[in-house]
Amino acid sequence: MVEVAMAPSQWERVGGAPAVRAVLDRFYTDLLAEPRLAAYFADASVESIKPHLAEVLKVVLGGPGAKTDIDLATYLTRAHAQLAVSAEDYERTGEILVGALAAFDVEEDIVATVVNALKAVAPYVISATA
Ligand code: HEM
Repeated sequence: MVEVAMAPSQWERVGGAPAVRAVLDRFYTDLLAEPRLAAYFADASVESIKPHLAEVLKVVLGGPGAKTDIDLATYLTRAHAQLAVSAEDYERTGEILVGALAAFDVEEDIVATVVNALKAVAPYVISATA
């Protein structure tokens, strides 16, 4: 049996599921503290969204057993199509997520991965035309 030393994934370096959970708790607390952003979540259950967002982050950060076959374009477009999220509110949400990562001293290269992912999925989440 040949043992290959694998570099830990960014997901593992963050601290895995419990650490991502802590970041997302912080993220939603900060997000819901801003009335304009909180308004989008009036009819939604944040507690039920969290595990789904954690799964997306697991794909992005290369966590074990991540659902890499997920079609993020279709999934995220469907999840947000009715919300009319503006580009401005999307940008602010991204800032809050990056702020939550910074609060937990997440390393720069991992923050960069998340920032790149935020840029990549923006067209699927933003649907306001104004
Ligand atoms: C930054 C990138 C974003 C990602 C990766 C993301 C991801 C997700 C995911 C995975 C879900 C759950 C879908 C499901 O139920 O399976 C969700 C739902 C939701 N997201 Fe996002 N989201 C993003 C940005 C935003 C923004 C900017 C807003 C509004 C400010 C927003 C508002 C919502 C709301 C209200 C729901 C619940 C929809 C419903 O249950 O009807 N999201 N999001």
